[in-house]
Amino acid sequence: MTYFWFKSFHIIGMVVWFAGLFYLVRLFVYHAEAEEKPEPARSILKEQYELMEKRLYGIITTPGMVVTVVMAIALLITEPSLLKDMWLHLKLGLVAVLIAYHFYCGRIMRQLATHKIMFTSQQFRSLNEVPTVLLLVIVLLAVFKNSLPLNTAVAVTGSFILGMIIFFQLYALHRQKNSQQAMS
Ligand code: HEM
Repeated sequence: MTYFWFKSFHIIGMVVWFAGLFYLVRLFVYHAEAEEKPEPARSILKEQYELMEKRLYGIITTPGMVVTVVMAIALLITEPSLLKDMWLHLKLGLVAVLIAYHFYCGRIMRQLATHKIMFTSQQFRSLNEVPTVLLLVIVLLAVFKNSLPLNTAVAVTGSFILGMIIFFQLYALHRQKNSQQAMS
């Protein structure tokens, strides 16, 4: 029974963590776009995004990560035989990438606060797809475990990435067309 409690909070923590990561990088997109606005809008918007990012990272995203990891450790202490499973080893590798991504976002946030914008809004949009791909593969591994059909998983992930690339190209074209129409 305790195991199910840990698993439930592991999943809840992971939903909170991802909600925070997705929204944080979306705020980076708006933050970068604010740079193109005239004053005083630019300063007001940037100050507001900075505050929102700081609170989101500190109050939602990082606690979400901590709950996910602590509950995962509790699951493994309750069921240590899982540590022998191949799917878990693969999952841990991907979670390490996800944790590195989390701290990288924290670094970007601090740089934005010092008015250093290293990426365009379009690049931030693409960056936001990194956790999407990780989410897909980690959940597939957690659900299918050792019986994950590798060929299908690679095909599903590949099609997903391709679909996202096509969607973003079309969206960029659509935005470009709209801004040209607005100017004429
Ligand atoms: C510290 C890293 C993590 C470890 C050690 C870990 C470990 C585990 C373990 C031991 C289970 C229980 C498996 C079972 O009962 O059969 C589990 C379930 C699950 N984990 Fe994780 N996990 C980690 C991070 C994550 C992350 C980042 C996600 C989401 C992207 C995630 C998604 C899930 C899901 C959806 C389940 C439920 C699977 C099911 O019951 O079918 N985990 N995890």
